[in-house]
Amino acid sequence: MNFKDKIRIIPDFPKPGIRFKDITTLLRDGQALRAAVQEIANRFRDEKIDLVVGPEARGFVIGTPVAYELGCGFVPLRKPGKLPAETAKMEYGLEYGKDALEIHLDAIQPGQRILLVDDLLATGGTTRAAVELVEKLGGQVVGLAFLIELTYLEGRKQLGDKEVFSLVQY
Ligand SMILES: O=P(O)(O)OC[C@H]1O[C@H](OP(=O)(O)OP(=O)(O)O)[C@H](O)[C@@H]1O
Ligand SMILES: Nc1ncnc2[nH]cnc12
Repeated sequence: MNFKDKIRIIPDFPKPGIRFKDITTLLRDGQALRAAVQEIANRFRDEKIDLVVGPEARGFVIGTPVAYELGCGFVPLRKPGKLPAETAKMEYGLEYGKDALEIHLDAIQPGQRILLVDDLLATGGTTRAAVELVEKLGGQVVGLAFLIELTYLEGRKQLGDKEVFSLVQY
């Protein structure tokens, strides 16, 4: 499957100079969605993943079906003020701004093997914040998986020697 053919590029969104990778065109194609989810899940099938963790919002769309495919649970990282129980919070920078993510303090048990899933790796700010939240709770991040990696932003450099898997690179 050529996933690049399924992703639409919108110039100057949400700010001038940003070439936005629009995955809605891939998501609405049933065969492409299934193939993408299965390719990510297949890569981590032998890694004894306990939980998939994904950031709001596009990380939910890809992360939850990957968790379903792996037969494990899904933990959401949410934008501030959305999670109802006690949380930990981490702020981070983005390609086009800054934001923060929160996690429920009881979402992960110490030692659990975690796969982080998001649609796209850009600067790595979101993923780094996600890794820090998981590790703060005692989780072990065994892999990071993305549909898309913007290699020119060198997000991998933020992520140390963690295993990074992406389906499509720009
Ligand atoms: O590597 P980074 O520079 O951190 O950028 C990548 C993040 O940016 C996008 O999310 P966004 O915050 O736009 O939120 P959304 O999923 O709610 O659209 C994307 O879904 C990743 O989570
Ligand atoms: N260029 C981009 N396209 C889509 N989502 C993004 N998130 C961060 N940078 C992005």
